[in-house]
Parts: sequence; structure tokens; C-alpha cells
Amino acid sequence: MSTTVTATGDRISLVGLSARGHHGVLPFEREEGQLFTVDVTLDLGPRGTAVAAVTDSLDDAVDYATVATAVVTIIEGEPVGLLESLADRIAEKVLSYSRVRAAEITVHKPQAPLDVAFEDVAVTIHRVSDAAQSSEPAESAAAPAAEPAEPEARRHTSHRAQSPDEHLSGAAGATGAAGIAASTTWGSQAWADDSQDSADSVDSAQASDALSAPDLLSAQPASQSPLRAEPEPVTDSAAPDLGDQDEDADHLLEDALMAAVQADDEPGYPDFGAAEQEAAVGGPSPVVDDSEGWVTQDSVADAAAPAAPIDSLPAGLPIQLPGEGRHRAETGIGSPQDSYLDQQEGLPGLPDAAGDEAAAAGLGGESAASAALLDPTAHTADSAEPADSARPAGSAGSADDPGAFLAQAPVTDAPEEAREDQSAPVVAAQAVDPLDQRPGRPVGAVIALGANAGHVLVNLRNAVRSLQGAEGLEVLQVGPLARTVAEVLPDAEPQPDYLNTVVTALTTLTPRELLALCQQLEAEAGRVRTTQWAPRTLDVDVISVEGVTSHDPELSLPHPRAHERAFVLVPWAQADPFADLDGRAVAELADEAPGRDGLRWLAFDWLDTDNIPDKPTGPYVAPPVLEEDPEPMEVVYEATRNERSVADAELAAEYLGGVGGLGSDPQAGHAIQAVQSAEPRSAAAQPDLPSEPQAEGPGAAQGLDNPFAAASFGTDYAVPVDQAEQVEQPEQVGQGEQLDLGQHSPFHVPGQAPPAGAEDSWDAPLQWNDVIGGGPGSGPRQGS
Ligand SMILES: Nc1ncnc2c1ncn2[C@@H]1O[C@H](COP(=O)(O)OP(=O)(O)OP(=O)(O)O)[C@@H](O)[C@H]1O
Ligand SMILES: Nc1nc2c(c(=O)[nH]1)N=C(CO)CN2
Repeated sequence: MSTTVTATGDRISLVGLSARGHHGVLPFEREEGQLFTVDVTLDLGPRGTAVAAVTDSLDDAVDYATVATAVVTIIEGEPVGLLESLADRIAEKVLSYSRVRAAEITVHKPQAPLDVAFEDVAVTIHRVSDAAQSSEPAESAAAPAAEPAEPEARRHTSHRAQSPDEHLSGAAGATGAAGIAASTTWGSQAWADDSQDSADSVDSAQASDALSAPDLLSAQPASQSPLRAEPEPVTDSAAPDLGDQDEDADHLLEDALMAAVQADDEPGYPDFGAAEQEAAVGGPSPVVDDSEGWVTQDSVADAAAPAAPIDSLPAGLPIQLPGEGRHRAETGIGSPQDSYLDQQEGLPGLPDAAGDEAAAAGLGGESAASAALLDPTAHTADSAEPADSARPAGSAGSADDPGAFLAQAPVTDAPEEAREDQSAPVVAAQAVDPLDQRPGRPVGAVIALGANAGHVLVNLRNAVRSLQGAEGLEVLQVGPLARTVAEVLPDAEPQPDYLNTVVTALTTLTPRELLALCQQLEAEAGRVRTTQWAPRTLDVDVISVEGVTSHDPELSLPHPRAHERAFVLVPWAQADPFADLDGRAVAELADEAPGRDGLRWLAFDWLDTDNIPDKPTGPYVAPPVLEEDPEPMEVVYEATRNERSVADAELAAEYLGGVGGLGSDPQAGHAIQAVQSAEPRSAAAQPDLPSEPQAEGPGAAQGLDNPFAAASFGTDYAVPVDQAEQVEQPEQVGQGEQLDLGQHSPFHVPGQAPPAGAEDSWDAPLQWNDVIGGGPGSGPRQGS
């Protein structure tokens, strides 16, 4: 079921922005939180999108992605008691965007604590901006939708103090789910830009309004809300008023642009000037046609009736009601097409090299596009419509065109001479790798972590903390810790269970920078790359980056195997119940994942509680080391296939302390067999390994015979060769022998008894199977 109302201006709608909030009057609502979903309709005035449509620049538009993030930030922000208050806060925020003249906000609370069966509770409010009201005082007084002056004034001041930092932390509250639901755009507004929206832009917009000719709203009938009815513009050659703009200069420029457009008398660009004409004669415009959302004078009169409820308005603007997809928030994994389009959309304001290049090519912003438009003879709609014309067939990371993201610069057929003409659209095709592009706003990212050798728990905790402290990354959610059966290559020896988790985040890093960060964490945990899918002290994979699709083997996005990996999907779905991967709900994928049964337990609050009671035991596997020993005293771990990383002696000592009680030995670090950084062995060099990791069968079946999965085992240890020589060998070798991975194994796996009393140590857990367990959880842990 859906309901429609009519709004007469250009509109942007965001439907189903969902996030968890703590609003409500009951204590448990404050404590536990629940789902809130918000629908927002922004009324931009009668010509609110006209300039953006011509310039095709986000600078001239309301960036809906920014709005979406702002709304989610409010949902997740300071709790209020009433839905009305929440809706009001959201209205206040969205009205602070200078181009927004009025807004309708619906807040849904489908999990409200009612004693009866119900589908949804929702409150809808509509509000008019100060700018719109001040340009038509009479309207404010009479318009049923308009708020009294005082609340409006308050509304516009309460968010002005928001600092960039505050904004960033607010943005961090935006779940990947909701913030991304409305857009996969690489927006042009960076954090700092966004943070100013409610202050500077409003002020400047108001100043701009004061200087400008009366705008269209001011010419409306006194009781007419911008969400309701507006007079049809009639042809007028006077310079049009386009509504509020950020700068006076912009305003004048846009006036000129539109005049130029009018001079072209181009179909599709309705004439301007009705407002001015109407204002001049002091009466309403003549009656006009009522097609396409424009209403007749009669309907204007109707709308002017006091206290007309919004739902009594004529049909025109679809407003989605509960149950119509508002839970379909997505992780933002864009389709290749999305990704491509995103690049296009983000072009003008990109702060990175790509954006600069585009700007240098004369394509980058309002001014360039505007300049072209100022010359009516130079302007055509085509020249200002870069997205489609620039899209090469099969680009945007489609499966056909791996990794090729043709970029951003509009491609036209303009001749060389025209390019020299400043007024002509400039032609340039820029191949820009999206993996190197910095997003213009924080975008959602999902990172998966896993470990099954060495100090797995310590390593995972450290890695998550490092992510929490990383620059350019704001951790949103840390998933529960999942103990999972190791999925191994076909015919490979079984391995110890993994501990896995997933972190969701917002980031302004380029995808490649994000990968580098992940690999740095692996290196810091002493990751040694040996064979494919070998046991590892830490694995940190980039699962997805909002709006980016890549088939580059160095960084494939979304991670090509994520959709079938229970060890990724289950913790991810817990961290973000609304997550989507390639258009499918992650929770659903998790249920269907072949390794689903290999999930042994989930532990919540695992980051900072030692109270994880269930301690299954099993053989310990030491971190792998390579066999070569060219420089005996240097402990080198290979961090990535391109880098070398030297593990510090402390790490080595700690490791040894863990596995053999040698941590107090200052020489212990040297006891690890020195290894040489090397390229990971390709599958081709390992005849018994497939070139691509194969999808695993159900982990449970595998786990039945897996000694590492056993619930209660003798204490067996694998240690590096050199260390094994230094420590007393236990009599029992037992299950540890099963760790031998055959001729390609880098391991030597003697049994090794732990020092007495060390088994329960959390500081230096000797056997990770002893320190993990499924405790009663309380839900995904918040990131900050
Ligand atoms: N989305 C991604 N996340 C992390 N690494 C990736 C990604 N896509 C490609 N790679 C590349 O894969 C290479 C091997 O990574 P790694 O050793 O972590 O693989 P793995 O964890 O053993 O296997 P899998 O990728 O199946 O999880 C890395 O050098 C990296 O450049
Ligand atoms: N359970 C589990 N199995 C795996 C994992 C992992 O993280 N968890 N990672 C692998 C290679 O990345 C291979 N197999």
C-alpha cells in the first residue's frame, strides 16, 4: 500500500532510511534501542533542480547521500522521547541545506512497545525553511504546514555549532545499511563540506535571498505551503530567480545561465518569471495545466484551505509506507553500473587527483560548466550531460572489463577547435582506477578478519583496535567473534578452527589504501604467506567498499568469495542486520552458506571481556614460517606480495613466550627460524593446489574429522623448527602430527606441552582453543 501526496516543487525523496536509535519514553527503549525508519521528501522549490540538471554538477544539487547520512546520524544520535521530536530534529537538519525549501518527514517505529498487534507507528511532519518563510511572511502566518517563527529560528541554530569532528563522529553513527541505502554516489562533499552545511550555507543562502529578486515561493498565495501547490510559471524574459544559492555570485551566475537557457527557448526548460510577474501585479498567476505535479489555480485554492491535512492533497508524490521496502537498506555494494555511474556523479567535486585532472580539463565544476553555458550558442543539453556520453561500453568494472574504470571526464565529440574555446565543453577521456580514488564523502566498507595460528585472539583484538584508531576510517560495528571450522582447499590437511569477525566502517581512504591498511595489520601480527589458505596469524580482507566493483586481482571488490563464506557472512549479518551483498541480504546468504554448519559459536563482547566461558580445546598451531634461512638473525615476515616487513623482536619474543614459555628469554626472538620475504608461491608453482581457491563443502562435514575441531583434546602444540629444538619435547606428539601439511607445508610440528598454569592466561594464551568460547552475548559491539 502506498499513499501519495502532492508537492509542487522539485523534490528529492529518500525512503526507508533505517538505523537503530534509542528514542522512546520507556527506559528499556533508551537502553536497548530499536529500529527507526525515516522517509524524507525535500521540496526544492519550483525550479530547485533546474540548474543542477543543466550543469550536471553535484555542486548545484542537494546531495542526497549527505542528507541520508545526516538523517541516520540523527536517528543514531542523542535519544529523544517522542517520534515528534525525532522528526523535528530531522526536519531541522534537512532544512538547513540551503536549497531545501520545505520538507516532509515520516518517522516509523515498527517495533514500538505496543500491547496490540500492529505493523507500524509513524509520525509525519512537514516543515518550511526559514528562508522560504522569510521570503513570504504572510505565508508563514497562514500556511498550515508552516511552523511558528520561533521554533523555526531555534531549528536553524541548534545544529550550527556542529564541528567537523562532531560531524565525523556523527557520520560514524551512520550504519553502512542506512547511509548507503539512498546512494552509492561518490559524493563531492567531503566531511568538512558537509559539516558546514547547516551553518554557512544557510547563512549565505539567506544573505543571497536578501539580495535576490523575490523568489517563486514569495509569489505564492499566502496560505500555500511549498509542499502543496505553486503557481505555474509563465514566460517572462526577466532574469529568473532560482531560489536560494550558496553565494551571491553563484546566484547571479545562475540567473545568467538560466537566461541563456531561456534565450535558447529550449524544450524541456520551462520558462521562468511567473513569480516575479505575479509579485509585480500582486496577484496569482493565471491558471495553468495540472499535469505532472503542477496544479491548477483551483487546486491552489484548495490547498490554501486552513489545516488541510497533507494526505488530503492531490496525488502526485509517492510516499512509501511501512512494509514497502524500508528495511532494504544496503551495504552499498554497487553493481558495476552503479559504480560507474557513481564515478560520473562524483566527478565535479572530487578532491583527489582524478578530480583535479577533470577540473584541469575544464570539466570539473560549476564554473566550467557554467562558463560553457553562459554562451548560449555553445551550450547544448548534450554538452552538459556527461554521464551517458562518457560511459564507455563495458566499463565501470563490469565483468567484461575487469578493473577498467573509465572515468569521470565527459567524452564528447567536440572538435579540437572547440576545445580551445573556453565556452565549449572540453573533451577528455581519463582512465581513472577507482581503486585509487578517494571518495568525496565517507563511504561504507566491510572488513573481515580471521586467524587460526598463533595468538589468534590477541591478534584479532589488536587488529580491531588498530582499525578503530586508523586515520580515514571510522569503525561502526565490530561483529561477534565466530569460531569456525577451517575451510581448506580440497584434499588439504585439516587445520585448526578459525576465529573470525567482521568490522563495518566508514572510510575516506581509497580502496587501495584500505587494502594496504589491512595488510599492514597482517604484517603486524606476524603474518607469513606460505601456501594458499595456509594457517595464518591474521587475515584481513576487504569485503566491500561502497560503490566500488573491481576485478583487479590485487583488490577484487566485493571480495569474490565473500558471498559463500559463512565465516564472513554470519558475523557480518550480526554486525549489520540490514547488510546487502550484491543485492542479496547478507543474513540470507549466511543462512545458505555451505559452511554454515561449521560455525561453532559466536561470542559477543569479545573485545574487552575475559568472561568467555566455553573453552573447547584442540591442537595449537604455531605461526607458519618459511623454510629458507638466508639471514639467520633477521626475523622477516612477508606482509604482502609487494612488501617486506620486519617483525620486531618484541613480537617474536611474545610469540615464543606464548608457544613455549620462552617470552622471558631476551634471546627468544631469535629462536624463531629466520625467514625470507618472498613472493607468495603461485598456485602454478604448487602442483597440488588449484589456481583458484575452490568453494568449500559444508564445514561441518569437514569438521567431524578435524582434530582441531574436537571439543576436548590433548594439549598438542606445533612450534617453529628452531624453537622446537630449544624446548623440551613432550613425550606425546599425538594430534599435532596431523598438522603436517605435506611436502608443501612450512611446518615442523612436534608436540609441545604448555608451561604449567599457562593455559588460562589471557595475556599470553598458549592455546587459543582454550581462550575462546561462546558466552552469553548482548549483540554486536559498537565500534566506538
Ligand atoms: N578483497 C580483497 N581483500 C584482500 N586481499 C585481496 C582482495 N582482493 C584481492 N586481494 C589480493 O589477494 C592476495 C592474497 O590475499 P590473502 O593471502 O589474504 O588471500 P587468502 O586470505 O589466503 O585467500 P582469500 O582471498 O580466499 O581469503 C593479496 O595479495 C591481495 O592483493
Ligand atoms: N573458517 C575459516 N576458514 C578459512 C578462512 C577463515 O577466515 N575462516 N580463511 C581462509 C582464507 O582466507 C580459508 N579458510
